Amino acid sequence: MSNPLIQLQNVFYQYEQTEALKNISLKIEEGDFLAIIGPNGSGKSTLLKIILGLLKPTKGEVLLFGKPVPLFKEKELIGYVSQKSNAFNTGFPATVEEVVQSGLVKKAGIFRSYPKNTQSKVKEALTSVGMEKFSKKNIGDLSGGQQQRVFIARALVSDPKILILDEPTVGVDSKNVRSFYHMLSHLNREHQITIVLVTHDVDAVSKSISHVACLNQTIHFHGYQNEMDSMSDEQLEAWYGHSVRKVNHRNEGQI
Ligand SMILES: Nc1ncnc2c1ncn2[C@@H]1O[C@H](COP(=O)(O)OP(=O)(O)OP(=O)(O)O)[C@@H](O)[C@H]1O
Repeated sequence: MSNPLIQLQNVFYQYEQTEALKNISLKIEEGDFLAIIGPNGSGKSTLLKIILGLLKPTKGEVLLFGKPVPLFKEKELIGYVSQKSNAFNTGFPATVEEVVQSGLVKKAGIFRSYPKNTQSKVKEALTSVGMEKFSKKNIGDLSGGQQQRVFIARALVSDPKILILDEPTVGVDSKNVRSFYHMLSHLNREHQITIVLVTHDVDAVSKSISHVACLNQTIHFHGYQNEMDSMSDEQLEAWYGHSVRKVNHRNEGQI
């Protein structure tokens, strides 16, 4: 088997007062679609920041494409959409295509010499998230869910191999959450993009993902999505911090 795209080896992270992550070992292989789930304050965003190299582990090591993070320079291979991306108000002076094009700034450099195929790359990225019809619209005039799709297109325009998303459905109304995850599933299966996301939508996401990781400071379960049902009540309680009732909802699913 080839190297995992992301590998954490015995990672710890301590904020001044809080031990946020304890002894995390995790491998994410090419083609995985992993959801990281856990209660509030369980370390999910911290774990993403560690993977992205935005925080340095207090102990342990992270490898990206087989290289330790400090030696990994091909940043465009990883697209990141943070929790607060979808915060543009009506009147923000940028069109959807301008926002997506800004995802190429790293490649264009300070003189902004964009590649010749920029327009087709922007169109392709918008098409892959189902937003091509909105390219001339003002970003501030879109709904939260549509803005979030545009931010995913911005992350995709530089052809990343991995897409990392922190609670991407914040601002997406509940009717559109499933179609949002369906779009991510399409990116994973048809465009071979490895996806790692943090979410609270346990039920809505379950049809799209391949793997799940249950986090609460440490990883209590990591495996195929359909194996999660085999977690015992004790394991669930250890993970969630109090007893959890297993419910199989079809149309809701916030944990
Ligand atoms: N900048 C910071 N300084 C100090 N402590 C922090 C900081 N950021 C997070 N923490 C603490 O670290 C722990 C993990 O936080 P983190 O934001 O990673 O959790 P989370 O699972 O993403 O939470 P949520 O689901 O509420 O977004 C929490 O106890 C939090 O209070």
